[in-house]
Amino acid sequence: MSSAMLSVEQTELINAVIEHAIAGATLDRVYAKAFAGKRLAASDQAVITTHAGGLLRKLNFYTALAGRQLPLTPQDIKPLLAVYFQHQALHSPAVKSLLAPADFAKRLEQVSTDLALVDGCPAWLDELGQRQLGERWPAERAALACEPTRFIRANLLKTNVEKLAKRLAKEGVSTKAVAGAPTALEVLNTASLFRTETYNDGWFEQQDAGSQIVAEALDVKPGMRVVDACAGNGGKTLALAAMMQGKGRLLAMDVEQWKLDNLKKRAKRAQAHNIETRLITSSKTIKRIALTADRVLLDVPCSGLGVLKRHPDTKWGDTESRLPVLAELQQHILTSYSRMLKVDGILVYSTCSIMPNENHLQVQRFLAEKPQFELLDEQTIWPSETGFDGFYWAKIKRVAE
Ligand SMILES: C[S@@+](CC[C@H](N)C(=O)[O-])C[C@H]1O[C@@H](n2cnc3c(N)ncnc32)[C@H](O)[C@@H]1O
Repeated sequence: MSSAMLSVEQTELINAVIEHAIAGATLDRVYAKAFAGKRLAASDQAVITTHAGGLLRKLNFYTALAGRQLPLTPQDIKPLLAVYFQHQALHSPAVKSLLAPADFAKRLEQVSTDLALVDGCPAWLDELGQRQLGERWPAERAALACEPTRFIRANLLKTNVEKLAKRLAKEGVSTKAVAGAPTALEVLNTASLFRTETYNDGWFEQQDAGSQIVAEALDVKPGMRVVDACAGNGGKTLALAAMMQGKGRLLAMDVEQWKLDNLKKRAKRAQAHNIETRLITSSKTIKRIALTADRVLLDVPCSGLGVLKRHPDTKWGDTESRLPVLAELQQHILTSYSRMLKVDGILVYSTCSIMPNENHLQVQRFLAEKPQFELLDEQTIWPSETGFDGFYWAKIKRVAE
């Protein structure tokens, strides 16, 4: 580990991020607030997100190292930063060491005997992971504690991966192709993506490579009638629109109008003109289009336990108690929204979770009750094997009415 010096301003911003995050604010909002009106260089932003994220991903580990306990109070942040800086060999005029080197080494040795703690895993999640994934869990637990890689998706409506990489290089963004995800580029440096002209021109979207693979699994073609029934802000909708080359009908639905409004803005920038949005207000919204779709994507609400690298704040406020409610909603969506599919049509059920009870077991339950559907293929995208976020998709065909 190389030692690095952080400025007072960088350190204070990390402090502010941690303070808001432990008060329960979502990390996206915390960063937006911390960076608002500052015009920070991209490299400064990267320093802050790397270290605030690094600390939050292993909050329980650094809390134990600092001799404190969760939940933290604002008074705990200084000692927490002190042990984080010591552990990561960082220096700042604004951070004083908490422990003498020999005491630090002793505390580190004690704390490191608990491997779940070293991976920043809260007890409820560790028990759940052990139960659901058995021997596989420790590798996934460790992978979910790593810093996330930045991926973008080339907007095939405007460019291709090669042209995109060349144009971004001219704007100081270095990238490389991603094996197994043909529309993806991995971003290799900390350059700001969203200040580039390439971004303003709608040539790419930030999207994890795993998410791109899920969209591809739907196997859409130009001219089809496609429904993305849990479209949210449209990450996968936009990928589908590009694969459809803007031809055919792509209906993006959700229960939240504000998300569909965001989606519309993104679609305009991407020049994805074949997207129509529709708010789901009752079961009638679905029934009206029964048996009409060639393809249906059900990217259902889930625990998000596959994307903890990117959203490390969620695991500290979360518990297992919301999972049964989510499981029922997932099964409900699968059962009632699959009605939109034509005979011979294909649906993809997907989550950003790696837990079988939200994935394979949900699909098995659905198939046991609905003989008119057949499983064609399924995949769990494991963070430990790919370096991507964790996802699951199942490709299901309707074989009878
Ligand atoms: C995993 S997110 C979708 C992410 C999105 N597909 C993307 O790739 O960016 C799940 C979405 O389901 C929506 N949702 C929740 N309950 C729903 C329901 N009953 N019917 C349809 N969508 C629902 C949520 O508002 C949320 O936007």
